[in-house]
Amino acid sequence: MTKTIRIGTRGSGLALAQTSTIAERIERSGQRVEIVTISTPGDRSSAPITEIGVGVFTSALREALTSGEIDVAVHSYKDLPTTPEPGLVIAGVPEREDPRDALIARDGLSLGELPPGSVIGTGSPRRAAQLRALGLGLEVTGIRGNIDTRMRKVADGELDGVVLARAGLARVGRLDEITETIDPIQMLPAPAQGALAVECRADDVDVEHLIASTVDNKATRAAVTAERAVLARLEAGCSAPVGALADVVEDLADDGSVVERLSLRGVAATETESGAVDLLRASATGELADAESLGRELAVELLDLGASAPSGPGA
Ligand SMILES: NCc1[nH]cc(CCC(=O)O)c1CC(=O)O
Repeated sequence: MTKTIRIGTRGSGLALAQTSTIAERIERSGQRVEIVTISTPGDRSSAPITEIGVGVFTSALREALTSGEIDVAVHSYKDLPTTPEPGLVIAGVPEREDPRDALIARDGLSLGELPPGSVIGTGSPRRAAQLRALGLGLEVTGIRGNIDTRMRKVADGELDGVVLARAGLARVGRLDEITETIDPIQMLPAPAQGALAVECRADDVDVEHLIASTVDNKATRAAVTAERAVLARLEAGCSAPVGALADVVEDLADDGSVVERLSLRGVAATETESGAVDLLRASATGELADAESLGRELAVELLDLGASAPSGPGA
């Protein structure tokens, strides 16, 4: 393509870091690109994410894409609402970073080493429910702000620890401050955590092909599709207490050849009659090509176990 492709991004350090990796990959194909920073209401508000709602970070980018101000938008996949956006297509899902959550605690402490009563900051109902369910007597308090702001609260002694996505810390070069990478058995990440969605206009076929050929990863796309199908079927928003993780595992086919399969786990938090939080869990395996139905079936299993379908953000 002779025209320069404009790639839109949010202005946070995290967003700029992840967009520049995508821009570099597209440039390596010989295509000229330009990075355009778009300010979003999610960046300007300090209200809890559970109040300002799903899509705060992504809708301004999508508007810029639809209006033609930019040609490509790079999103953190887990921040995208589960409903598809008319006229837009996710043309590329690059290989995902480590999807796990990570603890950054004072004095290098791990979860098991934090004394009961320690205060952990997170704005995520999913992380809060799973932290409480560990039975370690940890207190959970809501926080917001970018990665730097959250981590400073630990350095300043305001909190004993915070939980963040390991992928975000990798992208801003702060992996060395993690005091424990949390095993998914203890905390399942948000659906699509650690993955990016590279979006363009559905009628912009040349750009769609360019992105598909430069950044798309089939295994990541299948994994993320299964995880997001769990969320969509539970009709939950990005701040709902739902975790899902699909690992791509190797299996032996009947003829002895090695095939890749998805191993999907899901968790949903529910409130018991006494007001305590209960975690419901389900797991399933299936073929990459059946990612969507695998996710939906797992969600149905969670619903059968008693997961409610939350009606809005923060439920
Ligand atoms: N909701 C905020 C958000 N959206 C994307 C990331 C970075 C990790 C990722 O891309 O999944 C984060 C920060 C976090 O959860 O710690």
